[in-house]
Amino acid sequence: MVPAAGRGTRVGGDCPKQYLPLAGRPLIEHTLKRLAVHPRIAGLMVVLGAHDEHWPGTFALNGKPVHTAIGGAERCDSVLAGLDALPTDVAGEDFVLVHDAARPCVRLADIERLIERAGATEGGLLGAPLRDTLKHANEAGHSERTESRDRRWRAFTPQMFRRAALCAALREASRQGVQVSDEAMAMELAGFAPLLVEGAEDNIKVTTAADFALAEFLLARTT
Ligand SMILES: Nc1ccn([C@@H]2O[C@H](COP(=O)(O)OP(=O)(O)OP(=O)(O)O)[C@@H](O)[C@H]2O)c(=O)n1
Ligand SMILES: C[C@](O)(CO)[C@H](O)COP(=O)(O)O
Repeated sequence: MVPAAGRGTRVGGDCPKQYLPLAGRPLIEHTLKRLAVHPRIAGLMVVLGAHDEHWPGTFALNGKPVHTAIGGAERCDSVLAGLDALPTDVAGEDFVLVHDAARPCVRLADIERLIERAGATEGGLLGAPLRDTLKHANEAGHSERTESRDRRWRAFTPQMFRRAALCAALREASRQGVQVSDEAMAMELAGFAPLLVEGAEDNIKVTTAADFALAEFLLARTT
């Protein structure tokens, strides 16, 4: 499942960032092609903005179906909408991988490792341990203390959980008024302990205009 209903406000630009050009093709196309190539991904669900004018319509990728749904105001709303719209042949016990459209450089080997390792538990996510010193900034932008980086990870995507459990966790977080920033946060709130699977740090989320040049560099060097 690919949440792609954002507006890309931190990039700016005249269209949502997932449709801005990256190495000559829309950013989202690179992400979808990476996912569709993986042999253990059966199909795609792309969650679009309600007024998306850029989505090209119905097509398959690498012989796999590409379903669509309409997202919501926040990323978590879009993920829940996508889960609800999945075909009925996706059982509640089936694993769903949620991957940001804005992460085109994800490595196939990392996806495989996530499926292998998190699939042997109740799910998990790609990430990487913090390797820089972590500072807490005051309102004036000065460092006022150094935070421990012990056992702190950066969360990436894909994040992989069973359809029914993730649906229930996202619904409960919403009921509690908690806007979760990723799927793992909803699962933690529900009492799960998602497995952290270390992945390459070049699985960047294209967030600002400057990220496009780095993503283009990485795309040419990773698979
Ligand atoms: N309501 C939303 C918000 C975000 N996303 C998706 O979630 C992913 C990660 O979100 P982010 O990088 O923050 O994208 P945007 O929300 O578009 O960026 P911004 O916050 O700068 O507007 C993106 O693929 C984005 O399209 C979504 O499906 N639905
Ligand atoms: C899901 C995510 O990519 C994990 O790091 C991140 O939380 C998305 O945050 P965003 O602000 O919606 O881009």
